[in-house]
Amino acid sequence: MVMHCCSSMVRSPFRSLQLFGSRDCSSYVSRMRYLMRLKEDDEACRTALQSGNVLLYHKLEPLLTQTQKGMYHLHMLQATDVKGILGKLGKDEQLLNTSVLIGCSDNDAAQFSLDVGSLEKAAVEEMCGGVFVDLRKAFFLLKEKDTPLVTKGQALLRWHQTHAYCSATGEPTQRNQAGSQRVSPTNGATYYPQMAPVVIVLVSDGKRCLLARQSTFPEGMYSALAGFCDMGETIEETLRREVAEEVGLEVESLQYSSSQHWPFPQSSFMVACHATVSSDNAEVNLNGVELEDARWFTLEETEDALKKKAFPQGAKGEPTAIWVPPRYAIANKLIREWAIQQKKS
Ligand SMILES: NC(=O)C1=CN([C@@H]2O[C@H](COP(=O)(O)OP(=O)(O)OC[C@H]3O[C@@H](n4cnc5c(N)ncnc54)[C@H](O)[C@@H]3O)[C@@H](O)[C@H]2O)C=CC1
Ligand SMILES: [Mg+2]
Repeated sequence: MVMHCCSSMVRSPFRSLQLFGSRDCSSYVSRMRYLMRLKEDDEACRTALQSGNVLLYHKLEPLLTQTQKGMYHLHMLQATDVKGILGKLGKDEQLLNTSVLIGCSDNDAAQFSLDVGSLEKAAVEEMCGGVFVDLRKAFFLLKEKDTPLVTKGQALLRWHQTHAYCSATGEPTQRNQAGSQRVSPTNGATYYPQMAPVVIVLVSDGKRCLLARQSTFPEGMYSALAGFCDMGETIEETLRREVAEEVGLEVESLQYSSSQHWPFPQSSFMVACHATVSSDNAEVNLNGVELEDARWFTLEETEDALKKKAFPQGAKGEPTAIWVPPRYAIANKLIREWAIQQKKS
């Protein structure tokens, strides 16, 4: 979609997206319908849990295992194995029922995540032959295809851990078996897992792209501009406001790229876009409260930054090389897309 910010003019309203390759549609539909039923039917969900796969977390760190080739992958356990571990460590099997539903495997097994933070970490690791890893670190170790599930598992567990009470009455809320909602017992208020919508935008003046850094970023890392949507805003309005606020530029047009669930620091729903500003009005006027720096990068400089590994180690006394977020971050995708587009034009 290409949209003009100042009007409702839409140049290309239908952009076809190749969504999921050549997946077997009917089995996809049946899996989605199955998950839907498990969210609505506590009894069916409890039954599915007994024969399901469980991804363990310890204080929100996922359990990974290392293969002989040094690769890491998610360590999915059978629910029966989890019960065995709980029993051996003197924990009530009922802890398994605090699992939350996160998906359905290609073999039609329901998938759950469970936080065993009340157990001794090292003991669980030893019994499972795995290791609990901080999620940011896990992103560097896992294959890209595994990251959405591990992120979802953590995000849902965290939501339950931090939303145990009704915000109107202060009473404890009760979750359904799938963990897809919590209900306040007296006033019936229903709470659903929340994500904060965020727009992330790579601004271009036609020849260069704009990358910025916050003082909290790792040294040398520059990224696309990002900002939370204010209540009542459209994506287009947020994008236009954030670019104006952060770098003092007026966006002329924007194009949707893709989206991503981002777990840090809380769940955000990242909507990634490209935007253009006029090359005649491209002077950056930095908002120093939010950003430490923002600069225009040529194609060559951008490609150099894309080639750098995360956290590059420069020679002593040399300034750290400029690098961009790693591939699992949607900022990286936007920057790669821009570079490809720029080479074509
Ligand atoms: N996946 C990716 O490639 C990238 C993800 N991000 C994520 O985008 C998010 C937003 O980027 P920022 O530049 O920090 O946003 P921002 O430019 O909106 O500034 C953050 C400030 O917005 C306010 N705010 C308003 N609504 C908020 C909410 N729901 N949650 C937290 N703060 C809120 C707070 O005062 C906060 O300090 C961050 O969480 C960051 O982790 C940022 C860049 C790359
Ligand atoms: Mg920002």
